[in-house]
Amino acid sequence: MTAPFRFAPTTPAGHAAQRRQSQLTKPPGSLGQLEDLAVWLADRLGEATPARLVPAIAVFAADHGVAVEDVSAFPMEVTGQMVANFVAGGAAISVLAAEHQATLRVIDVGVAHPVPVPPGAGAALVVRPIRAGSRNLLCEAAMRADECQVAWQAGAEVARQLVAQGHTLLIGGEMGIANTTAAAALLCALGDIAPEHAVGRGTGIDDARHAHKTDVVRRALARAQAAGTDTPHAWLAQLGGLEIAALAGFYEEAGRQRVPVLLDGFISTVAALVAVRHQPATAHWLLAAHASAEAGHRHALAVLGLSPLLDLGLRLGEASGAAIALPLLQAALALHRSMATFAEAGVANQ
Ligand SMILES: Cc1cc2ncn([C@H]3O[C@H](COP(=O)(O)O)[C@@H](O)[C@H]3O)c2cc1C
Ligand SMILES: O=C(O)c1cccnc1
Repeated sequence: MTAPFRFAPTTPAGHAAQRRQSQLTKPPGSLGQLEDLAVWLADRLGEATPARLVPAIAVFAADHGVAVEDVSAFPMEVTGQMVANFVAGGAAISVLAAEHQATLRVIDVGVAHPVPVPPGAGAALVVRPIRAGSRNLLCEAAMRADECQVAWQAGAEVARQLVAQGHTLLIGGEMGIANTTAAAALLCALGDIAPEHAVGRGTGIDDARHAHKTDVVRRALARAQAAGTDTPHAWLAQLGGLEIAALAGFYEEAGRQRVPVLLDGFISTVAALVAVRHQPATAHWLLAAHASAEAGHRHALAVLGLSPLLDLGLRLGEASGAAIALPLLQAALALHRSMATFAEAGVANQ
């Protein structure tokens, strides 16, 4: 069980939103967490009655050298194949973005086996600091500091562009076979979580492979520790991946631009943890869409002090869980904006 999402306002806009909630034609508190959600959005957007959100989804894709350790149920080739599927409109996130009228950007930050995109389809933006994806984090640093930095900056640049285009809510997503291994290792390092709590089933591995994956994470942590790893960026370079670095840069920049972020699942939340460890002010802008079925996600949310809105047993990634929660945010704001007050409707207030 996770705690319900509750929020006490911190700004004049948030306080005004909370006063408005108490005047709308409903028993106080009867819209539950949707009331907290409207007040949180008003608080963060700096407006007592915010307009409908203009959401954008950026999905970052990259491959992971640690995939050779047999830690995923799927082969590395799937990453590039799914990027083509995102762009062609056939993936879960493509369907959800279209359904909820959200801008979708796909960014290849290190796909090892890219698949040509059919003519006429929207192209995926390509920025590849390492053309074959990150290195095997069990044996060596996943990225050099400069490679990690290029990916981080690519993510930050995407956030800047989306905000400049008028988007008022940013959602990050990822695609990268074996990235639950990298994310678990990072969660252990930055959140002080034991590997047996951080490592999950990812794409659906069996008990034997799960035990092996946990061992891979344990050994990778020991290797990175022995290398004297200290800062969040250094841990990210040791144990992360290019799409995780890009996501962390994306979240940090969203906060710097003062735009709220709706987090997706395990990998996205661990990337947000990296951003928060690097720049603590980022935490102020984060909202958790859902609790993934991936074992480590609840721990990652707890480390960040976040309460997820939904718990649907999702374990897909791609930003899909955040996209599924998006209509809840729009509903909370529509009610907040457009319901009548007791005075307007002539309804007796107690
Ligand atoms: C067809 C397919 C579509 C996906 N979309 C997201 N993921 C998810 O699964 C991967 C992580 O799990 P692991 O660490 O076990 O490889 C990531 O790419 C993630 O986004 C997918 C995985 C597959 C196979
Ligand atoms: O929670 C997630 O984001 C997740 C879980 C399993 C596989 N891929 C992603």
